[in-house]
Order: sequence, then C-alpha cells, then structure tokens
Amino acid sequence: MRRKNLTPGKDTARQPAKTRESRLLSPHAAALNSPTTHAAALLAGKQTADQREENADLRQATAELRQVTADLRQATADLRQESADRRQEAADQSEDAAQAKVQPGAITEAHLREANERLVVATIRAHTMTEAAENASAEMSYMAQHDFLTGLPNRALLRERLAQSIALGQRHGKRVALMYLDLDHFKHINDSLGHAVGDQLLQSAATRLQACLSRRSDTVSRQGGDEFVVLLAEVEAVQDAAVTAEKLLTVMAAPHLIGAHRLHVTLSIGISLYPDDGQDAETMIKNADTAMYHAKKNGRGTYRMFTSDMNEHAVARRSGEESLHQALEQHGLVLHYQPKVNLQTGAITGAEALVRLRQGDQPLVYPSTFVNVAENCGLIVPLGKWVLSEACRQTAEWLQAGLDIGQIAVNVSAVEFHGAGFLAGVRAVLDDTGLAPCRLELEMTESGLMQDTAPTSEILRGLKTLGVQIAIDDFGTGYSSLSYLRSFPIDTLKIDQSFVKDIDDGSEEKAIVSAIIAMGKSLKLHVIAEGIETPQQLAFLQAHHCAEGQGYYFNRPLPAEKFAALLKTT
Ligand SMILES: Nc1nc2c(ncn2[C@@H]2O[C@H](COP(=O)(O)OP(=O)(O)OP(=O)(O)O)[C@@H](O)[C@H]2O)c(=O)[nH]1
Repeated sequence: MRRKNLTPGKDTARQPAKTRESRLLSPHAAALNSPTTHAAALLAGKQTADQREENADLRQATAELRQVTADLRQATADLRQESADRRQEAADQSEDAAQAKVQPGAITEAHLREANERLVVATIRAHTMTEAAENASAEMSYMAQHDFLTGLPNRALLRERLAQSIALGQRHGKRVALMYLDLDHFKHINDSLGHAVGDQLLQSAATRLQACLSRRSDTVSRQGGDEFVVLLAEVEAVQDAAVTAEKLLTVMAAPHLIGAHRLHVTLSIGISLYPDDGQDAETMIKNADTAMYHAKKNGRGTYRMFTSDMNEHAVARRSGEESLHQALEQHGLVLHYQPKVNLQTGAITGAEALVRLRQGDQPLVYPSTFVNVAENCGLIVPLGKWVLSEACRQTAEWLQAGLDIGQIAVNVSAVEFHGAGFLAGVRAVLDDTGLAPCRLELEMTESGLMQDTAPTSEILRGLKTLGVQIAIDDFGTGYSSLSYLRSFPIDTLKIDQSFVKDIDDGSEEKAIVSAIIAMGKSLKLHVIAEGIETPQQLAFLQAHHCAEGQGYYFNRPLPAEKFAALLKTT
C-alpha cells in the first residue's frame, strides 16, 4: 500500500483538484486527454496519448509509470532543495547588506533597497517552486493509485480501500462484497479491430461500471487487461451483491458505440463476501477471482457467488497447471499410438497419436484430465506443438527405419487451430522433421471448425495446399452440417465412438452409423469408426462397408516401442 488514508470511498481530498475520477471517466476523449495523463506526458516528456494508444502492453505501461514516478520524486526533491538554496542565498544577501550598513560609508540606501527587492523576488520564486513541487507530488501520488487508461482506481488503491472496508465492516458488523469482473472474449476485439478500439471499449466499460454505482463508498477499479473489480463497502444482505451484479451485466450488454463500430460485450462476474468468504483483502480477491472463473466456465455473461467447494476445484486446477508446466519443461509427456485398421483386410493403415502425462511412478494421466486445464491456462498451444512435432519426428524415424506406418493422425484443439501462426507452425514442424505432408492427418472437432468459419476455410485451404490431410473427429456429436462438409476441404469423417458403442443394442445408433457411412461415400470422404470393441460392432461396420476403424477390439494405444514391434509383425 502506498498511502495511508483512512477514509474509504471516492473522497476528493486525496486527489489533486483537476484530476478527479469522475472527470476522467466522463467521455472517452476526456479519459484520453485527461489532465492527469496530460501532466504525466509533460512530466515524463514521452508518455503522450498517441504512444499510449499504440502501447497496449500493460507491463510496459506499468514500467513507464514507475519510471515517471521515480523521475517526479527526484524532480520534487530537486525543486525543494533549489527552493531552500534560494531562500538561503537571499537571506545571506540581505544579511550582508545589513552588515554593510553598520560600516559607515560602505552602503547606500539604494543598495539596501536593491537587496530587499532581491529578497522579495527570491521569496516569490521559492513559493512558486514549492507550489509546483507540491502539485507534482500530488499528481505523482494520484498516478500511483490510478489506472492510466481509464482513470479508475488501480489495483493498489482497491486493496487499500478493501482493507479499510473490511476494518469498518468488522467494527460495525457489516458485510462487504467484492466483485471480480472480466470481459468475455475481449481478445477477439483486440485481434479483429486493433488495440486502439480495444482501449476505447475498456474506457466505455469503465464509464458504464462507474455510472452503475451510486454510493460514495463503492469503488470500481481496473486490475489490468480486461479485468475490473467492484467493491461494495456497505452491503446489508447477500442479495444486494447479486442485484448489483445483474445490473452490471445488463448495463454492459447494451452496444458500445466505438467510432463506426457497435460492439457487444458481456461480463463474467465472481462475488466474494466479507466475512462469509474471506477475512482479509487477499482472500476476498482470490475467492472472487475463483468465482469469476466458474462464471466463465458456466457459459460467460453471468455471475457466480463464491462457494467453498470452488476452492477445492481451484486447488486441483492450480496443481494440474503446475504438473503440466513441469511436464512440458521436464520431458514429462509421452505419446501412445493407437493403430487404425482396414476393416476388410485387417492391415494397419496408420495410427492416432495420443498424449499422456507421466508423474513419477504414478499411472499415466490421460488427456481427458488435463486438456481442459491446458486450454484454460494457455498451455494448450505449447502442448499441441509438442504433440505435433513428437508425432512427426517419431513417424519420420519409423519410415526411415523401413516401418510403413501409413499416416499419423494428430488431434488439434480449436484454440491451437485458431491461434496465430498455426499454419506456419505445421509447416515448420514438417520441415524440421522431414516428414512428407501426405503422411500427416490433423483431426479437429466439428465445434472447433465451426468457430469463425471464414478464417477456418482459409487455414484449411492452407493445410491442403501443404498436402496435409484433414479429418473431422467425433463426427455426429456436433453440428453435423452438410454445408460445411461441402465447403471445407475435408478428407475423413471419424464416427464418434458413442454411436459405435451402442451399435450392439440400439437401432437408432445403427441407423446413424449407416447413414454417416453412406453420406461419406457419396461425398467421397474416407470414413473411420472409432471405439470398436466387439466382434458384433465390427461385423456391422464391415457389412456397411466402413473402410477403417480403431478401438480396443484391435489394440489399445501403445507406447512407441510396442507399436513399432506390432508394425514389424504385420
Ligand atoms: N486494448 C487493450 N487490450 C489489453 C490491455 N491489456 C490487456 N489487453 C488484452 O486483453 C486481452 C485479455 O484477454 P483474456 O481475458 O485473457 O481473454 P478473453 O478473450 O477476454 O477471453 P475470456 O476472458 O476467457 O472470456 C488480451 O488479449 C490482452 O492482450 C489494454 O490495456 N488495452
């Protein structure tokens, strides 16, 4: 905490007169050209509005702000010193003049007047400098506690006010509510319209949040990025926080008019209460963040009150994230290969690479346990890259050793597929490993492909130009839309194992499976059945001329050496 101020709320005493939050927040332009940011630009000599627009990297901005603060501190100290020196200098001169006066003939009245005038001028200058130093100091402490983009209180000030609210709540037996807010899919706005528009949207969001709160004791702060925290310092009942959350969701949902754009954005909100969910600022912030994560998981555009079982999930999630980090850094990942088989001849036609996580002597961990974690903590891209390059490297090695594996299939998540540089990454892996592109098949789910269909088409076409094959995984469980089958350059349909599993006893599943096989045939697509476990399932698929299959009936996924041994014997 940087300042001691025991009055929570939007008190004006702690802010320089020209730079109050309300003035910073009104129109967007005001935030961009606010006196505070202007003063910062003048004082720093470099933080101009243009630069800020270009520089959306919060860490960079924070570093610059720290530098400005340090410079201002130095300038203030220098000014104070200079002011003291001048006062001393003037006083010395005045004393010299007085002494000269007592030596007869050494001084005239003119000398005395001149010395006095110089003393007055020096005193005025000293006052001016002191005032400038005080203004700079007030400006500096305001900047240390406020967000440069929106003018809202920043993380430090929020923590200070929260701690004060908790102390007051404790004294008066009152509740305090903390709401952690995160804009949904804000990254898309930045990516599609640029950071300048993203910045204006953040300002617009800040203005609306601020306008929603009527009590002086409430605080809206920006934590950084697209995250805001609302502090309700005087909450009578738990329901009050829920009502405010509903209000914030509604207010945010109206279109934001940014330049020529009408932007729609929703919020995910997590709420924690004092004393119910935390006794200190740290715990309340952590728990509100955890509840916000659950709001995201529950479809976004909604709020969740913190519950203690969320913590168990959070602990499990954090430990999952840690294991995954470690596995990526310390070679803790391994690939297993499940053979794909020609259902008429029984010959191996390829394999699907499936990732496993090794944790000491423990049994291997399956992707169903950690892929979600990887997606949520941003590790899915490095994880996917590792799987792709290891599968290609191993396949190239087998081919060089004379083992004809056929094609290697690798799963690709929607996050990876739509991430920057996916196509270039695939090309680089093929170049590095020397694997012929026609040996690689990328498997994507329908839902992954259906996000942003225009860019999807472009990436798929790029992959086809490279010579890579494309398969739709879990076919039948998603959109199963005929139009995308026609418009996307797809090679293979993989019938989801849930249909194959129920072939034995469900007539509906039989109908679905045979329909997919027939449709695949007429669209000239390759069809593979997943999850074959029984001779009856195999017989049904053979009878309907399904070309290929995979499943425990043939083989479980095998470690590389066992798969190589299997290839040698067939
Ligand atoms: N324009 C702008 N963008 C920022 C600023 N600070 C951070 N960001 C971006 O804000 C985005 C935050 O994205 P996330 O919250 O991780 O993801 P999201 O797209 O909102 O998705 P969900 O939170 O999962 O709904 C990132 O792309 C950051 O680069 C800023 O000051 N200005």
